[in-house]
Amino acid sequence: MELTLTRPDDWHLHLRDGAALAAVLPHTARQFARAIVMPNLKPPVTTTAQALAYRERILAALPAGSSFDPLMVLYLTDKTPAEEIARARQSGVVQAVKLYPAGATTNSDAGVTDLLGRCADTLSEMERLGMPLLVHGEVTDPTVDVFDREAVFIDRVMQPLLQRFPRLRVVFEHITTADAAQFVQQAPDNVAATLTAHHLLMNRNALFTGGIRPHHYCLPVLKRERHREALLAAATSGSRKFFLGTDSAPHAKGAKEHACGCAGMYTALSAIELYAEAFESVGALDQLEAFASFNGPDFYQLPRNQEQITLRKERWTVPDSLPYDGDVLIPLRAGEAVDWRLVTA
Ligand SMILES: NC(=O)N[C@@H](CC(=O)O)C(=O)O
Ligand SMILES: [Zn+2]
Ligand SMILES: [Zn+2]
Repeated sequence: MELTLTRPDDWHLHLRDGAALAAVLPHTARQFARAIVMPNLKPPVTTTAQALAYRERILAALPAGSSFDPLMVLYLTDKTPAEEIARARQSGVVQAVKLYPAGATTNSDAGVTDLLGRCADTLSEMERLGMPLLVHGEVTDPTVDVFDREAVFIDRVMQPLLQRFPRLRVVFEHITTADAAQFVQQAPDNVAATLTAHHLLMNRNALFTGGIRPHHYCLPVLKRERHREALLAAATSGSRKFFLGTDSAPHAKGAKEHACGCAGMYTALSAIELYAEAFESVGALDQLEAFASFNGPDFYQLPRNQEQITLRKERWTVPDSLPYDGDVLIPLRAGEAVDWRLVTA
């Protein structure tokens, strides 16, 4: 069986920088025409000038002949001036601004401490110019259970944000709960969400199968089965509010297999194949193209891609590890089978 789709885009991706960037970029560029590239580098990409320079480093690292187009994002801080938003818009390459609540995830230390208190002028300018805000939606309050941080974020941050800026374009990134799926579904059209392949395929049992599994740890952390089912229902519902964002987040094996392991799963190697598996599991392969190739560009007001890719139902085994910046990278499903294979790229 074969499946031909308009070439997809990845609306949430971590490419890192330097040797790490060079190691992972070809995996994404083989499948996707474009990707929204996350700005959580060290130091973070907080200005348009930094975003333009990062984009040049990505283009320089591309395999010869690739036409992959990196879409850039600014990292919002308590001090991002409102004028930076107009500069970003004028650049033509910065497509969004990212909210990391300070301390919520990898490289979020420079993130926002009080969104409405510190960033109101900047958010107002984003609303005026139609610049999307991409949100890592978890509260950082240590008294909130880690499995509840996304649901609590909806009440404490998302609702007040949209009440104050009702026309702000918001992408609730990598949603992991039925609560977030329902919130996005009932919100107006300026609110959308990305879904990862791993949250569509795994529940929190995958963190503990046969022992602790550091390569299944990411943020927001995997949730219970009923949440996974709700996410898969949202992704395959035909709603235009949900689209593909892998959140592929490479960390070296040594940083994952550690007493205090980093958050992030590396899924870029086989991303579109993993999504095909998830959609097939509920008999919804006919919905994959809209989710992977149409809903994202429509939300971002960018043209849909013209080329196509073909997937074949053919089992293959994911490599045990990949070279990565002097260490190795363990891809999701390492040493295990994936049911679909990208045959023409
Ligand atoms: N998803 C993750 O677990 N990690 C991401 C950061 C993020 O997207 O929150 C990373 O940069 O490693
Ligand atoms: Zn995140
Ligand atoms: Zn991410």
